[in-house]
Amino acid sequence: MTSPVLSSSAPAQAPVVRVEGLWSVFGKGENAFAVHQDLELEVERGEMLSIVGGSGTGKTVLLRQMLGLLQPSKGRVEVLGRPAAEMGREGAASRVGMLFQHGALFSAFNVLDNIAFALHEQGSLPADLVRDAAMVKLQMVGLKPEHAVRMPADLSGGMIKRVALARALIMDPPLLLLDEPTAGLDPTSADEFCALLRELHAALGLTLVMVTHDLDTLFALSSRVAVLAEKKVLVTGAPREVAAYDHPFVETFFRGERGRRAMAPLSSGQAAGET
Ligand SMILES: Nc1ncnc2c1ncn2[C@@H]1O[C@H](COP(=O)(O)OP(=O)(O)OP(=O)(O)O)[C@@H](O)[C@H]1O
Repeated sequence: MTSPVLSSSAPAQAPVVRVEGLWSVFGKGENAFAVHQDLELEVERGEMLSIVGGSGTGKTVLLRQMLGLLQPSKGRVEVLGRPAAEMGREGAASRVGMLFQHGALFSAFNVLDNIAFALHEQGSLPADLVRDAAMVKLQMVGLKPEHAVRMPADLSGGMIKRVALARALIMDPPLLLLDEPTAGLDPTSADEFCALLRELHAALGLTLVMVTHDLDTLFALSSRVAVLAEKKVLVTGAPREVAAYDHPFVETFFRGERGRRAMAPLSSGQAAGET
């Protein structure tokens, strides 16, 4: 059964992500439990989609399905027209970039080597070209050439996120997945990081799919929101439409005090995609 769609426009091209009838089941026999049951979701090219839902509703599992790190127990997860689970490691980096919640940098590598990692592993370019490509990405995320030789332990939280973002984009993937992109950042750094993501989204024509609990990030970055509840995508739509949907999770998440505060700027039309 498909979830209610509160707003839609005719897709110009095939979806970047197509999830059809997805079941994600863990455990065996009597201990088996389904996290997703018949979950449906499509993400169109250029969208900025936020996935929200209560704790344990399977948001991270869904990102892992899109990355091809998990196999559907039933159903299909396609990324750019191919089953996500069939992407090889190298293919994955050029198709899907992933920004992990805490950056997940290699602590023994400097900034430049972290950024260059996937390109270096691929082994198709000489070392100086890999270095040049990594320097381009370093500057694209607002870091300076002198940051290239710093070690992760010497970086601020905002800089770690930027390095992780540059690393996710090293192979120019059209799709970027983000797990709690602003977690652990102070409000100013979080706003700056959202602004950077919006710039890169526009400049590179990226499709963004993110999981976030942070309402400021959600309203700054989402053209559409998908709510995960009851093992499926309960509803999708523009942020303010979803915020008005009648469901206990939506009520608490969007219409509690935090939600009302984050939505205040919306009355003056400042949501992502509303200029
Ligand atoms: N590899 C695994 N093996 C067994 N169970 C798993 C595995 N990965 C996830 N789960 C279970 O799947 C459920 C959903 O987990 P998931 O991490 O996707 O939740 P979430 O929506 O991201 O939650 P949160 O907002 O708390 O991070 C949880 O019950 C979790 O314990």
